[in-house]
Amino acid sequence: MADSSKIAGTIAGDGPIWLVGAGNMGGAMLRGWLDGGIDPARITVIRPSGTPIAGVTVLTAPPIDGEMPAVLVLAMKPQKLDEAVPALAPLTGEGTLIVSVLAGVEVPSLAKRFPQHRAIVRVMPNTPSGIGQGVMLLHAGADADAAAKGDAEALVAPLGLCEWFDDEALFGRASALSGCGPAFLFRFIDAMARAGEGQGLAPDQAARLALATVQGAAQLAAGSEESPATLADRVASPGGSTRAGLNVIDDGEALDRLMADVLAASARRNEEMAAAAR
Ligand SMILES: NC(=O)C1=CN([C@@H]2O[C@H](COP(=O)(O)OP(=O)(O)OC[C@H]3O[C@@H](n4cnc5c(N)ncnc54)[C@H](O)[C@@H]3O)[C@@H](O)[C@H]2O)C=CC1
Ligand SMILES: O=C(O)[C@@H]1CCC=N1
Repeated sequence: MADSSKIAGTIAGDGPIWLVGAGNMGGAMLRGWLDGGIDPARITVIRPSGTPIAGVTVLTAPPIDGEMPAVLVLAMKPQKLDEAVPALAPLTGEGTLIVSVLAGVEVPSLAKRFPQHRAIVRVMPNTPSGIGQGVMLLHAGADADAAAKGDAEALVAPLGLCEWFDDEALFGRASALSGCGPAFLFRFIDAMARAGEGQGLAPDQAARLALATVQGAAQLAAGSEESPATLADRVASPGGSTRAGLNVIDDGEALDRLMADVLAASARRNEEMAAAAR
């Protein structure tokens, strides 16, 4: 999925790209960018630990005497935003595209903290961004023009599927699906493996079978013109063993109800974080 042609050229000119925070998510995005062919000389990672990352400049604090960032990517925890703002905000300007991956922190909350900006674009990535197979939700502030939105999309397109949202509230709710989603699927893989163990499989074998089955099924669905429901029916021979298992999943729409509760809980927490940042 990573397409180096999209990223090797200019994004927001050719000025510095600062990545603030390179933990689970920022680190995955950085890996995706480097694999996607971004010019590493453009990237400065700002992280309190200063732990080096091969190929890019790493600083413990923003450079106060350097060139203004063309892109400022915020990737610390939302709760750390206010700690980071005093050092960052004075260094942004009319030429700085602010890209925030912070869950819940809305554009007006960011604009209040970063009054000098070219545009503010929220991105909700997910961790498969690190292998170029992420999902990138995008939402831009009202003052973002088409060129700024194009630059934001060019930056994240090599990391995965891009989907724009005009409605910021819907963007927040969608993040429960794709931003949090990998965690739910990892739990599902583990649950399948444990169920396999319950049928007598060795733990390592059950884990291998569960992971390969999920990977194969996802790739089959991604490459198929048929819906997942039809693909499920193709596994379930009438009167066979799959149908017996599907009957358990379908009874009382058990899985649908579980996933509805899961996404609702995540979306609620997202809304709480939005309120805290306002
Ligand atoms: N983990 C995920 O799957 C996703 C995370 N996000 C968002 O990404 C952001 C980061 O989350 P994670 O990477 O999971 O957290 P994390 O805790 O793994 O990484 C955050 C990093 O920011 C650093 N940091 C803390 N204060 C800082 C400061 N003042 N300046 C620079 N760096 C600072 C920390 O040292 C840490 O390495 C959050 O805002 C979260 O909402 C969004 C989508 C998915
Ligand atoms: O858990 C979180 O708040 C972030 C947002 C989406 C995934 N991780």
